[in-house]
Amino acid sequence: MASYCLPLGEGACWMLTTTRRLVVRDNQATASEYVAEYIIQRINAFAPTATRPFVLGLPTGSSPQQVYAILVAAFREKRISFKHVITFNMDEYVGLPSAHPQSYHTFMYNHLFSHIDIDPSNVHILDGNAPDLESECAAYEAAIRKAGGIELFLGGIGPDGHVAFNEPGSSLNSRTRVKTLAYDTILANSRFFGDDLGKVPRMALTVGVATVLAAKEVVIIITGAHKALALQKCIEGPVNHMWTLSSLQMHQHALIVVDEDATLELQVKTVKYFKSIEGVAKECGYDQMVPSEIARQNAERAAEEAEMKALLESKGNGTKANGANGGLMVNGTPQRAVTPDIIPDRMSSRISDPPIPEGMMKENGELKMSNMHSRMPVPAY
Ligand SMILES: N[C@@H]1[C@@H](O)[C@H](O)[C@@H](COP(=O)(O)O)O[C@@H]1O
Repeated sequence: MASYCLPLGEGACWMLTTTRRLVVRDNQATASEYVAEYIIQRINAFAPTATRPFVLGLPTGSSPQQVYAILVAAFREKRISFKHVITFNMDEYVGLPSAHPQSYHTFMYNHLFSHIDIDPSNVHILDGNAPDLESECAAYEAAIRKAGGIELFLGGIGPDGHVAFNEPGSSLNSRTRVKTLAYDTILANSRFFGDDLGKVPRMALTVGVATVLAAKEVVIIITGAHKALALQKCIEGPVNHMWTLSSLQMHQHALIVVDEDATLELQVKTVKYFKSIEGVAKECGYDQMVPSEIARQNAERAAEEAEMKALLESKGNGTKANGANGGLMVNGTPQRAVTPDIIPDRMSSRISDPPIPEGMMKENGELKMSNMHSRMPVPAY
């Protein structure tokens, strides 16, 4: 079992910077509010366009339900748009029809997608009825890569610390794959199937631990006393495949938002530590701040796009900015960013002429001996 973590008492192994945080709120409602507002702020700060969409990873389960309700309300209040947001869901049961009331397709449609302005072609959920499940998983990873990777992955956890369907023992290097569900998960999820264990699917498709960790930022919501042990193992314990969320200790931009009940198994000093750094950050004006590295990357990308837009506009050619999404159109055709032409030159043109050695002269660009005698043919012996 791998163990990479220093004990928290020796300098907070898990949160080495303020961008890896544990935020404690009173209850599920206030924890959900924090998460939803954080996501709204991240998407708005990113200012997504058709050519530069925001890629969001999403979970199902009871934990994110209130988050989705707040996102829907914020959309109605026009505080957020999902027009240029691409989503990838974490998982889906195998063999459950997508229209089944307990499928994750149905869950996402009911709780989020049917209430917001997301383009249905931007929604990605694994197909648990695909004829070839292995290819479905490979194609999902490829689609994430094609979208440019996940900017922010939102998640919840099971009481055994699993993230998505990466249950105890899952490889921390795992990618999207077919997964047989553990008895504990079947038991925990039977509440959605009328407490009938027999009705809970035995298999699922799930993103892997490494798929989650590859996101630029991971935000996890954990509420309730029944998840307190998992939170303790994931934060105070070592990185360990038996508590797969503990792998988040290795992530540079991780945020775990919990309610008071979820902290029951944590050491008092752990809770005090994170509450105190949140207090200090707030004092310094960092509250809800986008991690600086992400903010810097976004600013750089926006500057590059503005430069490219100005360059293309200055060339004329019927080029104009498409006001709707900020993308560039040339004679009605959307343009990709153009790398300026490289104008090749000869290496020699960059080197200044060497001095002409004594006794020599330059004639038609060539060096020759300067006296008549030397220009005579050299006799052969
Ligand atoms: N695959 C999902 C997970 O993604 C989710 O985090 C977990 C916890 O669900 P809940 O939030 O209902 O406790 O349930 C399922 O196993």
